[in-house]
Amino acid sequence: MAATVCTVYTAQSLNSACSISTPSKTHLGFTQRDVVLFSSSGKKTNRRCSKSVITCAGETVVIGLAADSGCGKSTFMRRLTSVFGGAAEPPKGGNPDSNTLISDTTTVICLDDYHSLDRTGRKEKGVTALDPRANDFDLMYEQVKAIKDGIAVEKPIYNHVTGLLDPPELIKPPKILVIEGLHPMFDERVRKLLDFSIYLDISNEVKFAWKIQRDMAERGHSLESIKASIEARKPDFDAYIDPQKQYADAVIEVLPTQLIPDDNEGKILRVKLIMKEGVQFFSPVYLFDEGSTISWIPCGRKLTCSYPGIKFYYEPDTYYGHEVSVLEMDGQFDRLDELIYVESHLSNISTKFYGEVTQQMLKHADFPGSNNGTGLFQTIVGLKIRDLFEQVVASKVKTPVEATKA
Ligand SMILES: Nc1ncnc2c1ncn2[C@@H]1O[C@H](COP(=O)(O)OP(=O)(O)OP(=O)(O)O)[C@@H](O)[C@H]1O
Ligand SMILES: O=C(CO)[C@H](O)[C@H](O)COP(=O)(O)O
Repeated sequence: MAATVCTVYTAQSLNSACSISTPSKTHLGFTQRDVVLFSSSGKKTNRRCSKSVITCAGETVVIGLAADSGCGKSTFMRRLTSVFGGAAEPPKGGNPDSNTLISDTTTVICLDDYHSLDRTGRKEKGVTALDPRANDFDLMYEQVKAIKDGIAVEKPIYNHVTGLLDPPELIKPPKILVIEGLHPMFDERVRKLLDFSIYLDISNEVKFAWKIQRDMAERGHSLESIKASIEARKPDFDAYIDPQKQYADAVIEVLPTQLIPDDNEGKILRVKLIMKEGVQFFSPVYLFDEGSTISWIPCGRKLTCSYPGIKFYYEPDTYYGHEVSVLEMDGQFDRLDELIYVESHLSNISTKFYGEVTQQMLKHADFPGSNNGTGLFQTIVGLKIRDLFEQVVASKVKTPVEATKA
């Protein structure tokens, strides 16, 4: 990426504000509370409201991933980071309960780290973690903006083991920053920093089935406590989390199957990939013919399907007043190696070689959702994000002078 000259203003004490006196490509003009800013070289600025000019590494591409707890964000992140190669790991030598995952290209931060109230604080005030009053959106905005501008920050850590706010950790600007959690698109200022946004929309029935599977089987919770926790969160989920999907560039919607009448097992899923038209550096995936309405049952000689089979559907539509393309898959694969047959009928999937989607799916066959549309669409969105990132980089390389001048 082209180097960018940044003018950085920092304030050291609570309530002291730094103002911007000269126009600059990137700047920080906020009241600093417990945030400490570092230049890209890692050097700490220690004068009160000092002005320094540094050379930043360049702009970080910022991706937002929103979903309720237990809706597959971690699984999606593992698929996404795998597309870029290299393993994603917590910061070396840091807090063992850190929620951050770092790989060569990507840094994934969890927005739970911006909870302003710890577990006891929320209990005392009678608010859930989904309530905006339990989260510090000013700090979230300031820090995501700083990272996007190429400046490292000291980000707080919310410790899910103790329920407390731990001392902060240093986050250096990566090539791609993913902010995942409950509220990446809630605050307009943060939303505007996103180069691409995704919402995982898991229907109540499916969410319940996944929660039971994880919290009952793996964490020993009772059925009653799981039901109670879902019910307790629902009003705030409806008020603060769900409305974010209207802002997402891509929504992965997970619903019960329509292939089995009155199915109540919740094992076979109907998954929709809703892709906004007109998003810069993002061209929606299509099946056979762009803009047509197509229903496709691929089962037969080239794809083995057991009951109830597989059905794809593709159509242009509108979603919260936006033009979208919708690709839907109902059912599940029997043999993942045969996915290549489906892949070869999809266009705009941003693969680098024939069969890359199938290869990725086979590589992570043990991840939840690998035999259905959740895994398939998460993999495709991962490839689209890689493509978007490469286009952003290419657009900056074309105009290095403009990038430093602005
Ligand atoms: N595509 C899927 N198909 C089936 N089950 C799934 C799928 N994705 C997630 N799950 C189930 O949901 C559980 C939670 O998934 P995951 O840890 O990825 O979600 P999360 O949103 O990161 O959760 P949290 O925010 O609570 O950490 C998994 O253990 C699994 O049981
Ligand atoms: O909705 C959540 C996002 O993951 C958590 O419930 C929230 O972060 C609070 O965490 P904990 O339950 O560990 O106190």
